[in-house]
Amino acid sequence: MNIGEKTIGGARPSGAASAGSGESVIEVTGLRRRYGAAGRRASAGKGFEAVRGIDFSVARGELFALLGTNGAGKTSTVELLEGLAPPTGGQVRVLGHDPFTERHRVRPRIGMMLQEGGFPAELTPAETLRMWAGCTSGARPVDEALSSVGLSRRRDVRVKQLSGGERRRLDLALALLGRPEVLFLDEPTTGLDTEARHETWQLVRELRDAGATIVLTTHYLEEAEELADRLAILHGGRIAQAGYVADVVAAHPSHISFELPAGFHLGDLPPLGELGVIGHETVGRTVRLRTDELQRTATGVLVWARDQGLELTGLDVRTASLEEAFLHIAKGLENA
Ligand SMILES: Nc1ncnc2c1ncn2[C@@H]1O[C@H](COP(=O)(O)OP(=O)(O)OP(=O)(O)O)[C@@H](O)[C@H]1O
Repeated sequence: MNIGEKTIGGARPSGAASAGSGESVIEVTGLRRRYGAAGRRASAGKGFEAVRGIDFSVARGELFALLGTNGAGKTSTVELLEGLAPPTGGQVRVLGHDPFTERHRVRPRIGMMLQEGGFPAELTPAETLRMWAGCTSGARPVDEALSSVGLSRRRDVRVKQLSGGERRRLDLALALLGRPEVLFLDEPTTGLDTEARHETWQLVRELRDAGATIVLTTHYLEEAEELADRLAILHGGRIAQAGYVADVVAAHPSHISFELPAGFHLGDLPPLGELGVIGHETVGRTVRLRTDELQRTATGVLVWARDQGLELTGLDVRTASLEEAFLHIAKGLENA
């Protein structure tokens, strides 16, 4: 993988550039997108630059997630990958082609699930899919597409009567209609309830297992943690951090918390630095320790408790979640 400002990982033997089969399906180099400036290579300084020179690649069969705060530039980036607009700087290659200037080569091989599908409200899901199938080469049978997203029972209801979650599933069915090699999912589970979200995750996993290359944008960090092989966190149009999910998480501190037993003070613990603690806070009697060496710190605390004959209540030992890592990165950038 090409690297944004900061990349973590490389734990896999093949390195981050070659997750999946190793063949690069998406290549993004120095990508920029400026709004409000005319022309493909608009002059710098005019308009607003939403994407500010990013690099990454996605290997065949890989699921790559783009995360970021509101306005970070996720949709602006994905639209360039989909060939919906030309970049104002840098380069995109999808399946070896420029998705904007060589759209006719790329479009039949990709599926897009946009944030707003915008279906005719009077058609049914079956009619909507049939209409799209007419302009899609090698389209799946309509009933197969409906059943793959769990919409078979709603095939003949008008779109305007579908719930928000059902419309998202119809969006997904349309994106899958042409059996795409590359699938772009822009916030695929927004508006879905928990059960429908889990069903969609299962479907996305099956698509990935069947060999599809998937680019996912999402606000749900749990979704990225569940599905992504690698991810990039965008902030202000730049990649703030990128890498394998486990490595991004592992780069952030773990936590240990417990209730300080009556009659004990923080100073009664062994020196925190010797336990590998890099930060701590106390709220009431709850002590919260941060560490990059979870096993060492946890062992130190537990040995101390045993030697003191203490039973620590409220004991909680955990590695960072992607959510904590994300908040940590966002906070760091705000303070930068
Ligand atoms: N057509 C446009 N004209 C001008 N500015 C735009 C346009 N579209 C997006 N922007 C701006 O570009 C920035 C990035 O927007 P973008 O939609 O790519 O972010 P995002 O990460 O997808 O956000 P969200 O999570 O809110 O969907 C934002 O500041 C947005 O206001």
